[in-house]
Amino acid sequence: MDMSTSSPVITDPVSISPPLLGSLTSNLMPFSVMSGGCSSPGMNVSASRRTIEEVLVNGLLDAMKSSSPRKKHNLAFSPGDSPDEDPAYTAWMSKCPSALTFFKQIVANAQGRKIAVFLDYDGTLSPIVDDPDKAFMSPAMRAAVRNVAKYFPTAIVSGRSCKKVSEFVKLKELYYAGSHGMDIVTSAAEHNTEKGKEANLFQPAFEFLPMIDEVSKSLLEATSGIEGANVENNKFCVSVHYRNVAEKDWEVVARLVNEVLEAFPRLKVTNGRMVLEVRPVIDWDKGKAVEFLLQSLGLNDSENVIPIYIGDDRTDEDAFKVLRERNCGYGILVSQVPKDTEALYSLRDPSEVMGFLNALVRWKKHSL
Ligand SMILES: O=P(O)(O)OC[C@H]1O[C@H](O[C@H]2O[C@H](CO)[C@@H](O)[C@H](O)[C@H]2O)[C@H](O)[C@@H](O)[C@@H]1O
Repeated sequence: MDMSTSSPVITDPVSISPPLLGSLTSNLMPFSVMSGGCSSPGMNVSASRRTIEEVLVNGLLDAMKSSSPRKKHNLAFSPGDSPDEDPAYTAWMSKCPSALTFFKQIVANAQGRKIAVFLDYDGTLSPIVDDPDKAFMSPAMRAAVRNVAKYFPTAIVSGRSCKKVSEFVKLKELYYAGSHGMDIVTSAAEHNTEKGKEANLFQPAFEFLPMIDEVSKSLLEATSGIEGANVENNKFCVSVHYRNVAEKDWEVVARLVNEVLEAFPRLKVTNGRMVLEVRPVIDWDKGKAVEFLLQSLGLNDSENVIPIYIGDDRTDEDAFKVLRERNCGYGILVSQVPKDTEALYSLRDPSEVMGFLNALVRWKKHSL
């Protein structure tokens, strides 16, 4: 079944406001300034362009620094330390309490209703590691996700390409929303897929495929001289990783990404965990992907369906926001540090995520 053209595609070339930095620095300046169209009278045009570039690069650099954890791997605490000893974390937990501690309340509210489960991949199902190609999921986590999918419609919502994330997860019975939700596929039997074949459910950025390939190559070439930089083509978006780049060189990364993106005004940059994400300027994100899946799976009845979304990244906030605004379900943020979030609950790390998923399965089995 191919539903890829059955829903509205919200491409919005008109809203290509700040083409480069998108949500990152959209407060800095309007597009007309970036395109060089409004230099002040008497001001040297090339000097003003240089200033603009500096502002953009600095904006990018600030975002890179602010999105980076105090310590590598987002482990804010040394082994032996406990987040509980941090008063800021304890205070934050009173606003965003543990989904394990509040498990009974969560499932009590789900009694008699249908649960749908949405799971981010990196940092949620797999630990954050230096090499993105080695972010493997443990067999125990795979078993937990497999069991969850036996009882609840389950989707993986990831910044990775569907191909890559499904190679890590290795479970056919799930829905996959890869490329930050811009590539929604499934091999689940109910979609009448030929054995081993995927059904493509929705690709709102389909027209950007050639552009993404091109920008990926340009970014690879531009950053090839920076030790530790890594460019990952995620099909409808590209990740420029700087986790393994010395901090003194982050500015060079920001400058090069900025330069490359000048030739691609229909792409923007957002930032994740030690990664710059280059993506189409379309009104589509993980939140929209969750809405699409709820609707197309017949789960749009917010009275009777409880979506649970678990994720650790900024891009997951779009999904938390959707749930909060619909006033249904639960966003659960995976974090060991206090963060501004739209999520209602938190879990510390992938091992707690696994504990939560297993608890959900146990609860469902007992309530049958
Ligand atoms: O939406 P997600 O599934 O969380 O994907 C977001 C990005 O995750 C990956 O990068 C992150 O994890 C890597 C492996 O642990 C880590 O090395 C990197 O620093 C993190 O940013 C993935 O490689 C990216 O392509 C995804 O966009």
